[in-house]
Amino acid sequence: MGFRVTVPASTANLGPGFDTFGMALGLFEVIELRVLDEGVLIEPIDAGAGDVSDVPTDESHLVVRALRRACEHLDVPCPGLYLRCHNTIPHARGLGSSAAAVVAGVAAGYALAGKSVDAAALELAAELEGHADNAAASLFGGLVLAWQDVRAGVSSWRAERLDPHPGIRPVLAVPEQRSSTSAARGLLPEHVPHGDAAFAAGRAALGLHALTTDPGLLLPGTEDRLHQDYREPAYPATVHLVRQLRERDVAAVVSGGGPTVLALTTDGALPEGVDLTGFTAVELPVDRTGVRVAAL
Ligand SMILES: Nc1ncnc2c1ncn2[C@@H]1O[C@H](COP(=O)(O)OP(=O)(O)O)[C@@H](O)[C@H]1O
Ligand SMILES: N[C@@H](CCOP(=O)(O)O)C(=O)O
Repeated sequence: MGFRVTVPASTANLGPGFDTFGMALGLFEVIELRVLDEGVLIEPIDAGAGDVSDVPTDESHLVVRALRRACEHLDVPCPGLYLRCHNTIPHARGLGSSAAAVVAGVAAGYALAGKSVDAAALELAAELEGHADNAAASLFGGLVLAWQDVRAGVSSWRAERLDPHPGIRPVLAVPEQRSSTSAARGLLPEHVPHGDAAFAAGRAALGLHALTTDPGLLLPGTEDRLHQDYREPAYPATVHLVRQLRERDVAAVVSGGGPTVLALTTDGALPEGVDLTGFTAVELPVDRTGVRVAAL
C-alpha cells in the first residue's frame, strides 16, 4: 500500500491576525509513503528547501510522529514505513514547514484508515506542532481563521475556511537566514497595553474584510501591534524591509514567526528602489485546496 501526500506551505498571522489567520501558498511538499512490515526508512530530498540535513531520519521525524499519532487516534495499526520526502518549503523561515510536515503525517494516517481529513485532524496537528493557524491553512487551503473553542474548561481548535479575494497576489521575500519560531515566540511580552489590544481587534476585523472583499484596504488591514516589533531583535533586516515596503504603500508583514516577508500585492511585483539585499523575492499563488492524498 502506498500514498502520495501533497501539502501546501502557509503564511500565518497576515499582520494583525496573530495566531489566528493563515493562508495556504502554492509551494508544495510532496511525500511518497509506502507501508513496510516494520521499521522506518526516510529518504529526504532537497527539492528547493535548501539544506535539510538537520531533519532526523528516524521515529522523531515530524511526518512519522504525526502519522503515528493519527493512527492511534483512528485506531488503525501503525506499520513500518518508507518515506520519500521531497522538501520544497525552506525550513525555519516562517512558511509553515513544520506544520506542513505534521499535516502530511496526519493526512497519511487518515489515508491508511481509508478516511479524508476532518475537523479532528486540525486538533491532532495543532497538538503536535502548536500552530493551528498554519496547520489549518495546510489542511484546508485558502484563507483560514483558526480559533479555540473552550467548553467546560476543555479547549479544542476549530477553523473557518474563507476564500481570499482573487485579486490578491502574494509575493514572498525569503532570506537565507533562519529563525526558529519558538525563539521568536520567546521575544513576545506576557502582556500588551489595552490600547494595542483594541487596535489589533479593529485591524484584524478590517484585515479580514480587505483579504476577502476589498484589497484596497489591505494596507491598514495588515497593521500589527501585537508581535512584529517585539520580534525585531531576531530579524532586524526583515522588519526593516516590512517598513520600507509599507512606506511605499505595499501591505507587507512578517510571514508567520519570520523571517520571511509577505507582501500582499495586486500586481505580483515589489516596487522599484526597495533594497532586497539578502532576500529572494518570489510570487506564490494562494492554494485553495489544501492537503491532497493520492494512492500510489
Ligand atoms: N518536512 C519536514 N520533515 C521533518 N521535519 C521538518 C520538516 N519541515 C520542518 N521540519 C522541522 O521544523 C523545523 C522548523 O520549524 P519552525 O521553526 O516552526 O519553522 P517553520 O515551520 O516556519 O519552517 C525544522 O528545523 C525541522 O526541524
Ligand atoms: N502564529 C505563529 C505562526 C508561526 O508560523 P511559522 O511558519 O513561523 O511556524 C507565530 O507567529 O508564532
